Amino acid sequence: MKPRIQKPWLALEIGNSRLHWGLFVDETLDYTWNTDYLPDSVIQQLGNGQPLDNFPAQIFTLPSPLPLVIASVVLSQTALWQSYPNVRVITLEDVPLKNTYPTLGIDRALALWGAGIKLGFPILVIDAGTALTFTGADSQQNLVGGAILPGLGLQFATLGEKTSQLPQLETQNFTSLPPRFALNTPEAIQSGVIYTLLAGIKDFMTAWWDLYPNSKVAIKGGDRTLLFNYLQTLYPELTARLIVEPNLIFWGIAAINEV
Ligand SMILES: Nc1ncnc2c1ncn2[C@@H]1O[C@H](COP(=O)(O)OP(=O)(O)O)[C@@H](O)[C@H]1O
Ligand SMILES: CC(C)(COP(=O)(O)O)[C@@H](O)C(=O)NCCC(=O)O
Ligand SMILES: [K+]
Repeated sequence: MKPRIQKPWLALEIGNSRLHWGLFVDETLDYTWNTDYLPDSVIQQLGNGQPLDNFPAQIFTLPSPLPLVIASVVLSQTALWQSYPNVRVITLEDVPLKNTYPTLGIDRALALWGAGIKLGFPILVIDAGTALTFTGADSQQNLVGGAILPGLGLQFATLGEKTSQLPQLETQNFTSLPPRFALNTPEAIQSGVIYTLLAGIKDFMTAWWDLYPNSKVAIKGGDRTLLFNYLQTLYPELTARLIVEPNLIFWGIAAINEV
């Protein structure tokens, strides 16, 4: 039997805050990492196989240019990456999900598809990214629909930017839940944003389970761990049924790139 040549390739999810990278070998996701947006010159370097900071060194031992598969919700970023020598941009038409609407975010469609393929339909995906989104599909792989609201970081950023007296809070500094009825400004902001967001997530999960009892709910995105930990403290019975999985979009990309 001829030895099968393994094909490495890169998946890139372009979100509204940063880039999310996955190194695949055939259908297997080997390694993931995040970077900031990259300037044109660095995109050229990557295309030429030149080593880059913040990239795993193993990539630059592989034949370049590595095939690159992109899912992007940021048009200006998609445009920049068109100069990469071996690129495929995934669009909504590539995702076999039914009952979609034309402006549905490709990140939402792919995360939902990846989650459904691996964990089973019906499924609800919560993406705790720049925006926080809920996206659900039924047992027939139809989009049921969803909701979009400002994500955790964006809620704090907006309060800091659009008011005169409120400070800019950084979620990296958060540890445990704030007091519900706070007696200082930073904790009052935390209380308002966090308890309202958690109650909202609980409400959407409960409403989903009213429609599709026993179905799975998965959470992804940069704020997934913080939110999961908070939810666990407040609503432990809810988190027992919540799957934390950062790679749902990569699962979706892998499923589609095989076809
Ligand atoms: N190193 C980090 N850089 C940026 N955001 C981060 C980081 N770690 C956690 N976050 C949180 O992740 C959220 C953004 O989620 P992410 O899934 O990375 O965004 P997107 O996919 O929209 O680019 C922000 O609200 C922020 O609080
Ligand atoms: C809702 C989003 C901004 C989320 O983006 P993200 O926070 O992951 O960067 C993105 O999925 C998007 O631009 N959606 C288009 C509108 C829609 O899905 O209905
Ligand atoms: K996202």
